[in-house]
Parts: sequence; structure tokens; C-alpha cells
Amino acid sequence: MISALTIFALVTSTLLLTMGWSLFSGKKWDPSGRHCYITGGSTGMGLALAILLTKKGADVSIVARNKEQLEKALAQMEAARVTPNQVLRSYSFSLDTFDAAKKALEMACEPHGGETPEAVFLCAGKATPGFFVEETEESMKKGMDNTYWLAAWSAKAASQRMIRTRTHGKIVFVSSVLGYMSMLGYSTYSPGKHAIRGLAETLRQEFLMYSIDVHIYFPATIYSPGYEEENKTKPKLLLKLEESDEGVTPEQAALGLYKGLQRGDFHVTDTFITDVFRTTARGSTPFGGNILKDVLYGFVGSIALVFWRRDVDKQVVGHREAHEEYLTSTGVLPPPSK
Ligand SMILES: NC(=O)C1=CN([C@@H]2O[C@H](COP(=O)(O)OP(=O)(O)OC[C@H]3O[C@@H](n4cnc5c(N)ncnc54)[C@H](OP(=O)(O)O)[C@@H]3O)[C@@H](O)[C@H]2O)C=CC1
Ligand SMILES: CCCCCCCCCCCCCCCC(=O)[C@@H](N)CO
Repeated sequence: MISALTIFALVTSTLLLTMGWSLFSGKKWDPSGRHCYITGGSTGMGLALAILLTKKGADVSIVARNKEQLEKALAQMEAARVTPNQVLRSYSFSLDTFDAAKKALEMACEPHGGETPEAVFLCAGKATPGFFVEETEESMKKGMDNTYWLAAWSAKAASQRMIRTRTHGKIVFVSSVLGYMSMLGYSTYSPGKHAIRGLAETLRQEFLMYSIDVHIYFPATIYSPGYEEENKTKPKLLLKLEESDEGVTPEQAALGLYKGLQRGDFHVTDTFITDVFRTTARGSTPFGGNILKDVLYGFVGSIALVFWRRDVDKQVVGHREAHEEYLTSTGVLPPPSK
């Protein structure tokens, strides 16, 4: 009995100590006066992050395709500037090739005397949900472009430059809770978001050699323009399954990510649901700033998720007939023979 108590006391004090340690050790990242480069910074959480970092005194460059949207975004950033000498810029590029990713980055370095950005945020991404049976070779490749390749090419361009110029910078990936798990309808999106995790895990370790910090954010629903867009093709059943997620505004997501970076977390999550998926899908990934919380959530989650998943599976099975009718109406299935 005593020895059990001793072990408990030892374990708890160790955990509390480690927590305390992480609270007091290390300086918090201060973006003020630093150049932050944001892909997908023209709308949604990328834009919210651009505004947040502008308010913190950073120099901010945003990159996306649509020029009109970029101008509107830049105007919002201008309105948020805190000093007259902050450099705020926008660049129009489609970032789905390495060549474009390099060109966009080089251009963004110019107003900074050719210096490399100290923080690179890879927010650009897009989901186009649908049923796997209806996807095409083209839509599946596009799915990887709009998730993995958008992130990977800019990560490669930025890290090469950071290494060459000995910049001890930060590379921040944006995955999704769908980079930890998946649900029906996300066959062209979830694989690429899982792939981003694979890349981030690799680079976190490899870049220890260059003092480049790697982070990855796993949000669930963000009520962004992109979310409105994806809902146009989202299967009704999926829309219903997603109702268990409360969702956050782009501003809340940007702040959640920012706070995670302040804690120094490698995997950043900021809601109950995403914390649960992070702590149950951890593997050998480093713990977050609060080890006790991670262990607790991991334990509770490993049980609760079994029930959640069973419930979802049940709803999917209950949808068989309706789905068969749908597939007949779209011509995937031949009309029933009478
Ligand atoms: N919304 C959600 O529910 C969730 C989103 N996420 C992820 O978070 C990130 C931000 O999402 P969200 O806030 O919804 O953002 P939005 O969909 O509102 O914005 C996406 C941004 O990326 C840009 N972009 C898209 N494709 C390209 C491209 N080929 N080249 C350059 N820029 C591009 C868009 O501009 P333009 O089209 O003009 O190029 C825009 O600036 C994405 O990676 C998304 O996958 C993760 C979980 C949930
Ligand atoms: C105890 C545990 C309970 C668990 C409940 C889990 C509920 C999960 C809801 C899933 C939400 C899906 C978000 C998709 C985000 C995304 O990446 C897309 N919107 C694409 O942009």
C-alpha cells in the first residue's frame, strides 16, 4: 500500500515538475520586428494570423492567388499596423510547384534586403469533399496538390534558404484534425494532411541540426471562406457527422496557434476535440507543454473515442439505402432492374 502511494507521489511530482519546468524554461517567441511569411494569408485563418502578427509588430508577407482578395487582406493588415516602419506586403502566386514557391519567397525577401523570413506559416490549403467512388485521377492528384504539395514546396524553399543563410527560423505547418484520423468523404484531403504530419515529424528532427524550429497545427472546423466553399460539395451525411464539432472562428484558430507557439509545442492543438486526437495519436511525438494534461487526455480519449467512432459507424451503416439511391441517381450504379 505504502509503496503504491510512494510510486503515485513520485510520478505526480515528476509530472508536475516537468510541467513547471516547461513553464519557466525558454524565452517566448516574440514576432515583433521579425519577418513572418504566410502562405494562404489572404482569407480564413491565414489572414487572421497575418493581422494578429501585424498587431504584434511583425513585418508580414502574405501569398495567395486571387489578387483582389490579397488587396483586401493587405488593407486589413495596414489598418492593424502598430508602427509606421512595419513592412507589410502581398504577393500573388499559385504555390503548387517548387519553382513558384521559390519565386514567391525570393520576391518577399527583396524588401528585407534579401534576408530570409524568420517565421514561415504554411496555411494555404483546400478541401473538396466527396465520395471516393466518384473521385477521378485528376481530383485525387489535385487533392494532394491542395494539401501536401502546397505545404511541402514552400517548406522546401524556405528551409533551403534558412539553412543557406544560417537563419534560426521557424517553419509552421497547418494540417487538420483529419491529419490524425479521418472520416467518410475526405479521401482527397485527409491523406495529404496525414502526409504533412509525416513531413513535419521528419523535419522536426532533421532541422535540429540547423536550429530551425518546426511546428504543426491541427485544427478542426474553422468557419472560414474555405469552409463555406467546401460545404458546397460536402456529402450531407458528413455535414451532419461534423455537427459534434463546435468549430472556431479564423481569429480563434490564429490565436490558438499563436499560443501553442508561445508554449513551444511541436504539435499544436487548442480545442477539447483536437487535444483528444493529438494525445491519442501521439506515438513518439514530443509531449506538449503540459505533460499531465496530455497523459490525462490520452487516457480519457482512448476510451471515449471508441464510443464516438462506433456511433459514427452506426450512422454510416444506417445511410446505406439513401446512399444507394444517390449513387443510382448520379449514374455510378446502374438503374435497378424491375
Ligand atoms: N476551414 C476548416 O474547417 C479547416 C481548415 N484547415 C486548414 O487550415 C488552412 C486554412 O484554412 P481556412 O482558414 O479554411 O482558409 P481558406 O480556405 O479560407 O483560405 C485558403 C487560403 O489559401 C490560399 N490558397 C489556396 N490554394 C492556393 C494555391 N494553390 N496557391 C496559393 N495560395 C492558395 C487561398 O487564396 P487563393 O484561393 O486566392 O489562392 C487562401 O488565402 C488550410 O490549410 C486548411 O486545409 C484545417 C482544418 C479545418
Ligand atoms: C471524446 C471525443 C469526442 C470526439 C468528437 C469528434 C468530433 C469530430 C468532428 C470532426 C470535425 C472534422 C473537422 C474537419 C476539419 C477540416 O479539416 C475540414 N473542414 C477541411 O477544411
